[in-house]
Amino acid sequence: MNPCNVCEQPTKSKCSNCNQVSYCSVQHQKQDWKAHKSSCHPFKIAHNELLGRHLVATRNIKPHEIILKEAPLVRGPAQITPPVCMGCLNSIEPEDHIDCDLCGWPLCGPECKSLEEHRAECQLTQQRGQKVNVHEFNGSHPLYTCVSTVRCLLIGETSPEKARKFQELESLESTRRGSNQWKADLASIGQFIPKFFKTERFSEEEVMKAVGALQINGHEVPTSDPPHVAVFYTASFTEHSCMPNLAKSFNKNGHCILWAPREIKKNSHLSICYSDAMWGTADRQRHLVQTKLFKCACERCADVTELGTYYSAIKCEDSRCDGLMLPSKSDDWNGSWKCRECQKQVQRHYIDRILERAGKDLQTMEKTAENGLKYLKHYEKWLPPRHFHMSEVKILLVQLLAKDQQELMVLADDKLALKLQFSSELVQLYETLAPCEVRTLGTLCFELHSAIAEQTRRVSLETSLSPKERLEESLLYVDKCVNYLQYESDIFVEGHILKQAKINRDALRMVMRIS
Ligand SMILES: C[S@@+](CC[C@H](N)C(=O)[O-])C[C@H]1O[C@@H](n2cnc3c(N)ncnc32)[C@H](O)[C@@H]1O
Repeated sequence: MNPCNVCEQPTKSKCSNCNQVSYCSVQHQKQDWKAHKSSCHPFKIAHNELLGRHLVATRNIKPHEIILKEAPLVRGPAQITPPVCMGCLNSIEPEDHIDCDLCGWPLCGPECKSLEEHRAECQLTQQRGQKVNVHEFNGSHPLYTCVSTVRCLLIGETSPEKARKFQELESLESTRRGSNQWKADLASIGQFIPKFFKTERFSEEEVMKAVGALQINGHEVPTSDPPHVAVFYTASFTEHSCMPNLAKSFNKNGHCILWAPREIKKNSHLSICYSDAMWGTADRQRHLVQTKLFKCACERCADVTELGTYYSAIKCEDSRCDGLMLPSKSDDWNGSWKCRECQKQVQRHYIDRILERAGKDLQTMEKTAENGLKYLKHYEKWLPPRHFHMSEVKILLVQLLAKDQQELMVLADDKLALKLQFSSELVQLYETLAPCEVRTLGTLCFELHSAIAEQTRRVSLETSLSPKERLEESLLYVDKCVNYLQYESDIFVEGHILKQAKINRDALRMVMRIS
């Protein structure tokens, strides 16, 4: 028995959404809803030595359930960015923008000037006594490096509550202090702010703590072009996993949506991926150590085979052996590698040479279907079929082999078969390895559904047999597509795919009812 949140009478009943707060009656629950609403989530914030604060599910979470929708605490331009509008954070054209009449920072129009978010740097620049003058529009602009930090430092000017929340966030300042990144940030932000804005208002420690908090908790938000950075208070407590159980989407206002693609059991830790789940383990781990200052020990990182997919493996150096090479010591991706079949060992620079070449060739390749197929043929000597570079090329190919319905209808039979084979392989691969990469999975499911539907149409043209099973499969993948992309806004390509997928799904359901 716990005390009712309103009258303190002992009761067994709890709010069924969060399972955290007790109420003796529906009336008292209703009475308290206004106060309780903002903290009513199906999780609680827990703490342990390894992770610090983290989120734990307080009840079973159903597939597709949104567990958190949150507005940013603070947002601003990325640290490295070309000039953007200080209101909406979209890129600006040299000939098509205005300068704020108070501070000189570029804006795309008067409506962006009145946005509250611009106030911080606007005020600080006015106090400086000299407007800024941005006239270089090509490439990253050094003046923008400090803007998001300035917004964090002045967050209390618009909301003391937001300032209190920002102060609570982890900055890892003492761990970061002295590192190369810290030294670079000290020069470009910590020492730059007092000098440029002619102010002694902020101590070096205060500025560097804000820089750290932004780095540790910041999310890249793709709702502007280029993407901007934002910090979301509650979402900040979500721990990292390379195989997370939550997907992250953004609505058109840049609010963050965390949701569960699959069921999550009560008492499970809730996680998102801080890195790129489509990268191989060595790259993800390097990125996490550099940016978030910890070594990941998740299920995927602990298994060099990456759940049997051999996503980062290289074919054995000995062409007579058909084994695969992986790090000799499972937790050391920088040491020697060994064939799991013949035990032959190679030094790390042999692996680096192959990966560097394969990566560079992929980066510089003109993205055509023909080049993609050539790439696969060439690198099959070194890379197994599900290697991350091969998979990236297959993703490209799935999209390049018929970019729309018209092209799909005239695609040669052998190319259609390839599109179907690659999309099917990739859906299987990423459902194992990265089930919360919903944008990639949703897009692949759409392509697979269309390829199956097209193949069914061709077979039925030739044989006029009823292709019920193929239609069922096509429906299965278009249903999956809708599920994966259900929270994607129509400002993104994936939002448009979602719209088309819903139309196709309804049409397929209709056809199947008739046949
Ligand atoms: C965005 S914060 C998460 C909240 C943080 N634990 C706190 O107490 O405020 C990110 C930091 O949490 C820690 N962290 C998150 N996930 C982790 C994981 N899987 N393993 C180890 N540390 C992790 C790391 O220190 C990381 O830099």
